[in-house]
Amino acid sequence: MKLAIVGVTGMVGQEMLKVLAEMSLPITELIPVASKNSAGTKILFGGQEHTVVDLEEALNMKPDVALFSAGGDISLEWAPKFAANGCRVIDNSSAFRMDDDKKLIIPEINGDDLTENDFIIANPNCSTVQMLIALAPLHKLYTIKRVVVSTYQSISGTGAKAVKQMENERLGIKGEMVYPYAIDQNVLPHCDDFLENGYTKEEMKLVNETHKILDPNIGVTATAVRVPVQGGHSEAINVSFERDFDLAFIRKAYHNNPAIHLQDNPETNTYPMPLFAKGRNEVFIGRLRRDESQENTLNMWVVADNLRKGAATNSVQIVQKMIEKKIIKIGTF
Ligand SMILES: NC(=O)C1=CN([C@@H]2O[C@H](COP(=O)(O)OP(=O)(O)OC[C@H]3O[C@@H](n4cnc5c(N)ncnc54)[C@H](OP(=O)(O)O)[C@@H]3O)[C@@H](O)[C@H]2O)C=CC1
Ligand SMILES: N[C@@H](CC(=O)OP(=O)(O)O)C(=O)O
Repeated sequence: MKLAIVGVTGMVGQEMLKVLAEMSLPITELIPVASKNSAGTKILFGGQEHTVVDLEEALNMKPDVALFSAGGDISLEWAPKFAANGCRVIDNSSAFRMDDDKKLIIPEINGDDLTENDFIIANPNCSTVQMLIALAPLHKLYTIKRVVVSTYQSISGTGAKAVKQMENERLGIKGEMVYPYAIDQNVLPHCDDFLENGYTKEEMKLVNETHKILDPNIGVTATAVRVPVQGGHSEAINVSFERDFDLAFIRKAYHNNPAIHLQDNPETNTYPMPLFAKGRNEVFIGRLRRDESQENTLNMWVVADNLRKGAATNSVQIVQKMIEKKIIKIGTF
């Protein structure tokens, strides 16, 4: 399998290299792709140096699979060209997520929907992925009516420039600002652009992507907040069900779910934190407790490495699922 990573020098692209190495996908040729500025530089993968190429050159190399994480505009222009070449594109940007003819996939939830006809597959927003990994098993058990979510999103979600901004602030250096305010020693109730309805795009992704992936009948309302944490998104989720639930049963279901790492013991101060989630593929869940103000309602705290399950890991798992379903046929390349 000839695999291209578009945006290989970025935060997500670099994590993709690590995840691909760990999951040992059957890659016969790696095509690292970035902007013309990076073309010709080398990256290390599988103990070998690989030369970074630009998009035009990558397209001519006819990859079988391409993982895109270079922003929505690049995806809109180039993903269809790669797909027209017979390449399976897994796109990390928001460009195609809400297109009716494109699937939005979290393999553990709706990976079985993938078919031979899917050439551009959208990877959901990072905050949506970790929330739905936590909620999907509960929806099956008790039918979710409404979700109130507040996110605490790390700066790596904004990309390399945001990490630089915080570093500069900590060192007292004046540099490029990607946020409208300082992020160090601060909290911004602002992730992505504001919309006419007063919500941000990030907040509406949590609403709309939940409807597309899980169920359009679930009421979702969100507040997305940027915090001065380098990596790892956290979420406080309040979820109401049609039926009453059994907390012990939920704990057991989470404990037995390989996509989830349950960390829930107040007696030992055991709860999920970005510190524990770093470099891990699972979604960490804890602080499970009944909402005493409302019937059939549960509170929880959910943390994940946003560059992993929210982006790189989920993309690679989509490729794995397509191999498993023989949509990508190994050995025929
Ligand atoms: N699923 C999700 O929720 C997430 C999705 N993303 C998506 O991934 C994208 C990248 O995020 P991130 O890695 O954090 O961003 P970075 O800013 O760290 O990296 C951007 C990458 O895009 C490459 N790039 C920029 N312009 C071009 C071009 N013209 N041709 C080819 N490559 C180009 C850059 O290459 P160079 O180094 O040469 O400039 C770099 O490799 C985001 O814009 C978003 O769309 C990101 C995080 C989470
Ligand atoms: N918006 C996410 C990262 C991202 O790039 O999301 P999207 O792919 O939905 O634009 C964050 O800020 O943490």
